[in-house]
Amino acid sequence: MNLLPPLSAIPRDVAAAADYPPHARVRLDDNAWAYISSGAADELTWQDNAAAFDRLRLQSRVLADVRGGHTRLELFGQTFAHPILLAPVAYQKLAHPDGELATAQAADALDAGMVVSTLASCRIEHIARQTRAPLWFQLYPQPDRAFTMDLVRRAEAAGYQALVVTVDAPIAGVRNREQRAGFHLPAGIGAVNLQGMPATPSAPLAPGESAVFDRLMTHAPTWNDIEALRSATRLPLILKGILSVQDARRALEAGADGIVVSNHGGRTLDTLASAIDALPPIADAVGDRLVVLMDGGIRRGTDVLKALALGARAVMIGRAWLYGLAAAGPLGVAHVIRLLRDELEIAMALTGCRTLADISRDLLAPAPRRD
Ligand SMILES: Cc1cc2nc3c(=O)[nH]c(=O)nc-3n(C[C@H](O)[C@H](O)[C@H](O)COP(=O)(O)O)c2cc1C
Ligand SMILES: CCCCCCC(=O)C(=O)O
Repeated sequence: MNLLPPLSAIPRDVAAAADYPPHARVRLDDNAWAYISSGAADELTWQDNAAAFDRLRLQSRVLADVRGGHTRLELFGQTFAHPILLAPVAYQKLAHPDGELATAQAADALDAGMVVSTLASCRIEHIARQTRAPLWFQLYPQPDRAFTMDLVRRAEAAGYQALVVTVDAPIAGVRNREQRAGFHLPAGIGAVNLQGMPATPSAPLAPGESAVFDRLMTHAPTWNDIEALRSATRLPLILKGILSVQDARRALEAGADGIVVSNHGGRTLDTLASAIDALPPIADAVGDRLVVLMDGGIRRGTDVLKALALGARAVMIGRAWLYGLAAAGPLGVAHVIRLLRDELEIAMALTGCRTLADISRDLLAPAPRRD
């Protein structure tokens, strides 16, 4: 007997995004759970992403007239109803049989921008036909650069409106929890958009050669690839995975239009700084010349408000909606977006913000003295 509620129902005890993980857990096998829910190595950065938001305190503002307020914004000339975008997530069929098509339906219903991964488990053209939501394409440059450019052309032709190049994961991080679970892609789930990619020949390692420096990193993208992409596409170019002021400035020089301050949800290099801690100096250095987005650790509307207060124009969320997808399909994703948006609006009203333009660093209370 199946005691789980139907996949199209929101569990009764879910009142916040953080209530979804236990409902996702019971629907997923150990293999999928290890991939979806883990971070790199000791998972310190993954945990710190959320903990760093929790350490920040807001400052209320009372008696403000916020009638007629809204959360609309423009990014790269595109209008968004709210600043919460769905981060790129690979292989969404691990979470739900309809994978990215289910997520795209939810993005459509909740007016959320969606970033589709190179490693999507559905074809990017099929996803684009499924939704009227603003779609961006996340690019992992492939060893075959001509094939990579074909992917960009496919995304352009399918109507994707920005190119998000992920720069912080040229090789996989040390994913111990995946290793312990023996993570593998089940039959029928794979990177369908990479089908037909020419194989990259690779000789066995010679004595003294390094698997990292002499194999895995030999095809990794460099700043030259970013400059080449810049001249090859008219789409806004966004670099995802920037954590330092130096790299943010370099992104500007390379012709990027935007960056995502991100540590990949703590999935690549453990003990990196939390994304929200990394954000302020980067926003101060380049925020007037680049569109600065951020992701990592967002589970509450107050987290969104804090990120915008510290200089992000908009945020992306990853696991929060992915747990919703696993627990309740498109309805779960839509519910998570709705919860976060409602919480954001409440937080704006209680801090005296009528629009996103009213959000500033003044909304953060000074850190309490501990001496
Ligand atoms: C299961 C999973 C798969 C991911 N796949 C990708 C991907 O294909 N490309 C990418 O740029 N980022 C990927 N990410 C990272 C997210 O885009 C995002 O940076 C991260 O999830 C944000 O942190 P959060 O999960 O705490 O919101 C993935 C994250 C998760 C959890
Ligand atoms: C070589 C990097 C593999 C990353 C796979 C997808 C991703 O971004 C993630 O799992 O996180």
